[in-house]
Order: sequence, then structure tokens, then C-alpha cells
Amino acid sequence: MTPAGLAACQVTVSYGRQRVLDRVDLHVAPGETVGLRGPSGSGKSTLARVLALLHAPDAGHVSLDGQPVAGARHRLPAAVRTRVAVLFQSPRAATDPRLSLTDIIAEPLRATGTPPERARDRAVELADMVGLTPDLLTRRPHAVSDGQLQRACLARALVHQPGYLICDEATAMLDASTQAHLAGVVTAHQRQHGTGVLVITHDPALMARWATRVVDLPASDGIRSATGSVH
Ligand SMILES: Nc1ncnc2c1ncn2[C@@H]1O[C@H](COP(=O)(O)OP(=O)(O)OP(=O)(O)O)[C@@H](O)[C@H]1O
Repeated sequence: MTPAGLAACQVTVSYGRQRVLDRVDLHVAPGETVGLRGPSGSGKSTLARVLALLHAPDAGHVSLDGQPVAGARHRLPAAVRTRVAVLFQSPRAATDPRLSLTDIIAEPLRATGTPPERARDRAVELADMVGLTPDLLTRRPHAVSDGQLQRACLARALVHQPGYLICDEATAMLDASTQAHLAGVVTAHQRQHGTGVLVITHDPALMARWATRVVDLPASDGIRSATGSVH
């Protein structure tokens, strides 16, 4: 039986002839913070995308709350896709430059049919929680700093109170105080909602502070077919 939590079960992913993940197992229990580390190119971001239901694996599957998930995000019911949120390294690549910060934060609510006024109110509430001042909320991405935009992306990631949050090098380009603040927001959310968190980082200090358990992803050497399970 698959345990509760978010799990990769024997996940295999190839890009063309390059096998990046080979029968990888990884489990994040509700409320725990798992660190994922490995050399550059070992497939951490690929595994993050698989667990975030953005990329369907070639073999194996993702299990969510004890149930296997079939298919990738856009084909899944909202109740399933909103259980897992992801925060990437580059907020600029992850946001629409035409939208205000309020609209960026409210985007997932609008996508699931929340009335605009309620979505806006909730966006303002979350903006406050991540430390964005009201004057920033009408600005578009070009008029805010990377740190401010990443705060908006974190607010957006938490908007549906996800059961699981994946942070893929999410604080890598931020200064130490912004990094600590965002980690604090995630930890508070986690305490309140029992969120399971997967942290991917090359920063050993951040890993030591944040993760309660660390999983190593072995180097992928392209077209090999060695066992890639991690425990
Ligand atoms: N969309 C794609 N198409 C083809 N190859 C890809 C794609 N995405 C990733 N790769 C390749 O897959 C391998 C693993 O990439 P991935 O980004 O998952 O590794 P990573 O461990 O997160 O690396 P890093 O620590 O440098 O961010 C790399 O060799 C990369 O070039």
C-alpha cells in the first residue's frame, strides 16, 4: 500500500536518449521537510517537475495522498492539481510580465473559478503575509525586484493552501534576509497546515537549517541505465 504523502514511485524520465531519472523513489510525508541534493544535471529539477505533476514520467508514477496520479497537471481535476505547489528559482520566468502582482498572486484562484473580488482580497492577505507592501501590488514584474517578485510567487504558491510545496532553488538568488523571511513564511504555513515540503538547494547551510531529512540523487551520466533509487 502506498503511504500518505507525496511520492515518486520508480520514476523514470528520459529526454531523447538521455535517461535522467532511473527508477527513482522519493517520499515526502505530510508536515516534513525533505531536502533533495545532487550534482548539477542529476535530475533534481526534473524530479521536482514530476512531483509537481507538470511532467508525466515515462515509467513509474507519482502517488498523492496514497493514490496514484495518472497524467500531467492540465488533465487533472483542480482538487488534485492544487494539492501540490511549486516555487522555481527564477520568478521572472514564472510570471506573466503583463500582470500586476495582485493578479499574479490571484491567478490560481481565478483559474479555479473564485469570484474576482474574493480572489483579490485573498491576494492582498497573502501579499501581506509574504511581506509585500500595498504600494507594490499594482506594479508589474518589470517594476519590482527579483526578491519582491519571488515573494509574490510564494504567495501565489500558497494561495490554495497546498498539501505539498516544492521549492526548487527558490531562494538561490535572494539576499540572506529575504531568504530567511521566505523560509520563515513556508515554515509557518507548514506548521499551520501540515504541509510537506521538498527543498532543492546547492546551499549546504540552507539545507542543514531547513531540511529534517536529506535525500541524495546520484549523478546521471546520460545514457546509462543504472539503478537510480534514492532512500
Ligand atoms: N526539457 C529538456 N529537454 C532536454 N533535456 C533536458 C530538459 N530538461 C533537462 N534536461 C537535461 O536533463 C538533465 C537533468 O536536468 P535537471 O535540470 O533536472 O538537473 P538538476 O539536477 O536540476 O541540475 P542543476 O542542479 O544544474 O539545476 C540535464 O542534463 C539537462 O540538460
